[in-house]
Amino acid sequence: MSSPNPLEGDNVPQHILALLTRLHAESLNQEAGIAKADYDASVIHSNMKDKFIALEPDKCQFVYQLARAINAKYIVEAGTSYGVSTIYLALAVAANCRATGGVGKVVGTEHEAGKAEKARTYWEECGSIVKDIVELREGDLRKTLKEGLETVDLLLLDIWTPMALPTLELVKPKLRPGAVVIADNTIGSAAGYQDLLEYMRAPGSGFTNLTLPYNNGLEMSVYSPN
Ligand SMILES: C[S@@+](CC[C@H](N)C(=O)[O-])C[C@H]1O[C@@H](n2cnc3c(N)ncnc32)[C@H](O)[C@@H]1O
Repeated sequence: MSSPNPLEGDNVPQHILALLTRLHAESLNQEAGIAKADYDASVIHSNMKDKFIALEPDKCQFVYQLARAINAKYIVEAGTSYGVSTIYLALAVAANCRATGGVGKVVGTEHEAGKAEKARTYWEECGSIVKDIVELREGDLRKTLKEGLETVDLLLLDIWTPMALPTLELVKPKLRPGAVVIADNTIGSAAGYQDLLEYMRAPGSGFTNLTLPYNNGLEMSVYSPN
């Protein structure tokens, strides 16, 4: 029996589920044509200018379910691309606000203007349940995340690995106790993540860490400062 989809359990509208299915298919289709060398740090920016590289559906559903479990209402996403994972995050925030009140936000980040523009059209297609929740910060996240963040419940690191630790350092002062940090591909890209993983796993870092057995590894860290 296949795993149930938590979005269906939360009655996410059919047109959004259909859009997600289409976008994931496009992303996986593109990725099938990308060689390992194309992800090299020296060429990744130019090679991935027009590539989704969306978080896989099972990971997106996990992050959705996690965001629901911790009642996340303020989420930062490092690496938005065409906004696929952002849709899941926004839907989770919207569901949390419906369930327990208040307002919420997903802060997305993307430095490719073309991707940002297209992402906005997908969120528009989803409707207000998504587009009203997302604030997209365009440009280099090392600048755009420097100011104006509220208390963060969840940080998704789905970004080129050299950006991961600088992002965490920027966002960490805003993490609430119990906030969750998710980093993608921490087994597959372990070498690139070395600085991040050493930082988070160091004694006294304030994080407890667990590598989840998704494809290429998905690190789940909980901020538990003393
Ligand atoms: C793996 S993709 C994100 C995929 C997205 N989370 C999804 O699931 O649909 C990483 C994105 O980060 C963007 N990026 C890389 N470095 C960046 C930076 N310094 N500031 C903002 N965006 C950046 C890339 O352009 C790319 O689109």
